[in-house]
Amino acid sequence: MANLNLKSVEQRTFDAIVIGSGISGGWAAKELTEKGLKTLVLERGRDVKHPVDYPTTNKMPYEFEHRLEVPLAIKENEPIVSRCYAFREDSMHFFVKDSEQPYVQEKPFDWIRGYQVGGKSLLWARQTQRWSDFDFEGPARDGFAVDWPIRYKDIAPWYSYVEKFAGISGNTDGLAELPDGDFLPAYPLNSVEAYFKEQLKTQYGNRHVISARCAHLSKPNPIHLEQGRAQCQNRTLCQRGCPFGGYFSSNSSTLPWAARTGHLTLHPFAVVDSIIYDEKAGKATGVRVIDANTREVTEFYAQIIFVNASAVNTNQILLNSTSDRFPEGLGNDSGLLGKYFAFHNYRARITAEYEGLLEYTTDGRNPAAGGYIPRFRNLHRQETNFLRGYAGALNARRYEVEDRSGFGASLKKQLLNPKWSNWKIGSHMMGETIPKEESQVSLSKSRTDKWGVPLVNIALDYDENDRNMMADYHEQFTEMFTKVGFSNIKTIDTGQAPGLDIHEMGGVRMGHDPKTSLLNKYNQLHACKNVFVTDGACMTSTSTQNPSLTYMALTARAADFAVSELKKRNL
Ligand SMILES: Cc1cc2nc3c(=O)[nH]c(=O)nc-3n(C[C@H](O)[C@H](O)[C@H](O)COP(=O)(O)OP(=O)(O)OC[C@H]3O[C@@H](n4cnc5c(N)ncnc54)[C@H](O)[C@@H]3O)c2cc1C
Repeated sequence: MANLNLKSVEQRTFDAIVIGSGISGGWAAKELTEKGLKTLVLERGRDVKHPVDYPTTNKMPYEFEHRLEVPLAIKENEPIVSRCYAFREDSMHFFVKDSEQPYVQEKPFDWIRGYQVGGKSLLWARQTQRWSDFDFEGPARDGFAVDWPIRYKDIAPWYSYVEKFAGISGNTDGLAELPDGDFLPAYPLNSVEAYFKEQLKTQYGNRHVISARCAHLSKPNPIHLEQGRAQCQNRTLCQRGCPFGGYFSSNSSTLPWAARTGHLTLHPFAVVDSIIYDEKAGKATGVRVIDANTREVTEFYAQIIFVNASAVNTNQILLNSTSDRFPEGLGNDSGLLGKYFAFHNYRARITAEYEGLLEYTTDGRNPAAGGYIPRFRNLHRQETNFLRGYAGALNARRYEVEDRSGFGASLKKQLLNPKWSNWKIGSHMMGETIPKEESQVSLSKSRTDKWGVPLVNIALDYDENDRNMMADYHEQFTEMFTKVGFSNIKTIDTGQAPGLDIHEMGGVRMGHDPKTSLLNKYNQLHACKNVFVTDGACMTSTSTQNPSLTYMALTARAADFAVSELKKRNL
């Protein structure tokens, strides 16, 4: 418990409390401490210090007992997390194991979690794209979900603000559907990705391949060096934690920055049970915390509270924060808390080969992972039998193929002289799903975790819109791949449960009207003004972009508003 005298109320009182130290919580901590607020960050997991707590970061493959494979016994015991592509022998220690932290799947949902200082910022794939008004205006145009209370102009300066500090690589592509940002140099496309880009431009005009935009220091600026971070070394071992700080994580960037102000108190092993509401004051006064090791319960107090526990956990905390005023959860006058939850649909894939450009191969490793095809469906008009749209990832690679036939000296020679395969091309869909009232996170009435907190119950599923969208993705990508001369095209439906995309959103959505939303345009609970929710729980709709950059920008914007309101004594 971080040298705190838990008996002293004074020592348990701060200006601000931030719940969660992941991507959004790290930003809240940075902004609030920089503005002079004495800030307590409560984190349920252990501390992970940059770079000393990255035990696998410099290991060679042969130093891993299972050569980076997850052992079968772990796969059998932890089937959900084992389905995540990044759960490997070198990164297992940063993932929550199914058996240790159960939840209720009313419908199958693969919930991938990282409970430690830094949260999932250590594990993420760092893909970072801005939203445009095509995204913010989606619900208003077709009437599904409520209207966002903000538009692109409200958040654009905050995107710039967080991009400059985090360091985002990318090109200026000039596309209205995917606004440009304040970028470091992009990682180039390889020859087949570039070929596909040129062909699409010629054959379609309105379909684009861009270099994936990514939170990596391709060429650091002074602000990044000041954070103690260095240029990305293209090791592509990111999920181990990067000793160079080459990619953005809370551990390498926002948290140490906040600590330097002298205003940060970081409190690991602190499981937030609920937020305390004072009826007389008409606001939240603090949070109730259970020590993860001793189960001792302690209260901490502050004038403002930022809830950044990640989308599902944030819903859990608010639903568990009951009082006479809010019997159904903090701020839940509308009865919608936990509802209109949504995710991204990554179920559809496509693979192909290209027999051309064999004079080229890939040169080194690309931390941005290749290309990104921004949404091109239903942008200017409704043109399909599904609402909204999808983006596509794109990457092309050649593999070394060994001829393993024969034996003796000839076999040895073959193994030592592998041949290059044809180019293999792969893409997966990143589809928007529509938040619905029946898609929800609730609390189990009968089961609790080992700290006595009600388990989360998740009820989400694909619907007809998702299935029509997948069919369209397969059709459109098959057509595009065929037109440019790719062969051996295979469409795949992985059949995976929702959740593996790891972009869960909603339940505490933003909106204009307290009757149909929980948060106002500054991420402030309509009914409890000193509580702010700025992680994925606040999202009114999901669009297609990877969401974390938007959480960062919303957090910085909300923190700025919160501090100005505090100064005006409005909170
Ligand atoms: C393999 C992988 C790849 C991904 N790729 C991308 C990508 O390319 N682009 C992208 O935008 N996003 C990506 N994501 C998703 C991204 O990681 C999340 O969107 C982001 O981390 C969410 O930030 P957050 O602050 O809401 O939550 P987190 O980063 O998960 O942090 C939440 C923190 O809150 C803590 N916490 C939870 N409950 C409590 C409690 N009751 N009390 C105290 N603390 C609590 C947790 O322990 C955790 O540390 C990926 C995720 C994974 C795992």
